[in-house]
Amino acid sequence: MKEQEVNKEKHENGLPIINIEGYATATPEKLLSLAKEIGHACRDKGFFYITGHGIDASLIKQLTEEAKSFFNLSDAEKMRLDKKHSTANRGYEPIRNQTLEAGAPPDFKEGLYIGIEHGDDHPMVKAGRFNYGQNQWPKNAQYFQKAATQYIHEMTELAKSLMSLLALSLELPKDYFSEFNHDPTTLLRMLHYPPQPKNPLPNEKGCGAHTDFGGLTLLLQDDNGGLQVWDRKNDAWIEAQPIEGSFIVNLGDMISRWTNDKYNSTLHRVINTSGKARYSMPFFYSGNPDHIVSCLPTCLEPNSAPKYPPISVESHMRDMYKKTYSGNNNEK
Ligand SMILES: O=C(O)CCC(=O)C(=O)O
Ligand SMILES: [Fe+2]
Repeated sequence: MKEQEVNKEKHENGLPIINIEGYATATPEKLLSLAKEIGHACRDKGFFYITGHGIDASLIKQLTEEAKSFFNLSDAEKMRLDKKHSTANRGYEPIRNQTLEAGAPPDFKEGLYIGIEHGDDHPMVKAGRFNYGQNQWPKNAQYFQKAATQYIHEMTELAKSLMSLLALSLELPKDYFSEFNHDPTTLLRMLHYPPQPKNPLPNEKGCGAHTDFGGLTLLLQDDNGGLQVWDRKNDAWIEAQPIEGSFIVNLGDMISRWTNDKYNSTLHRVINTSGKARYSMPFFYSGNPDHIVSCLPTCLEPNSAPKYPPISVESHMRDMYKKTYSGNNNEK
């Protein structure tokens, strides 16, 4: 695909803004043109905005309000839902629990992890598989639970569509990732970043510099800013300012493995200098736990070897969680 054919709209920070409106019913030509834009963004910064995604604004608003109410609960109530009680990586994560940047102080953020609800009798729960289990909800959470479930469902469908566009961008059939998309591992993470402390520890941040672990991340952020994306061409951090009604999409490490680094998972971090509470909601789409991620046929140059050995989604995700929690989690 020729770079000059791509019709690029960009934010002033240089990140592309891709309007995917009508993608669900788009013609093959329209899909190819969207795929070109996405492919260009993936080879460049690995981060882009999407608009026209079709996720209901009132659902987003409701969930945002639920997140704020949740983080306003007492520490005792939040700690009742401590993620340590879960073997499925669900529940509350207190401030300074995760260290996303090796060598930096733990992240100055708290979170609530929510996934698809699986009962104790589900065979994957019985088998102790990664991320399979029940959520931990605060009291009287029926509306919250309903909204989160609906959001996870809609975001999963959106992520599947983006995987089709990614496949097309890599000159693969549209349904190339259908096995990966089957029964996927997903995680909705609600995050609250208090204002950056007045006297932070050296190198302390809301979220240390890291790449995401899985397939795609679709991030909803409030209007306070603070997310920074590493621009490897210019050796500089770019401020990924919020754009109302958009999601930021970025690629996780599994996509680097698939594409032999043709597409990169990009370093990013959060420093909340707004002086206000910042809320964000990354949705992580990591695919079927049994899927084996190995170098794609269209990404291996002649006479070269894959840089990464094949690995299952589940093994890769477990490895990454172990690295960033160093004993602070009870993930099986
Ligand atoms: O809060 C954000 O804007 C980013 C969060 C993030 O990068 C993550 O949770 O992996
Ligand atoms: Fe991230």
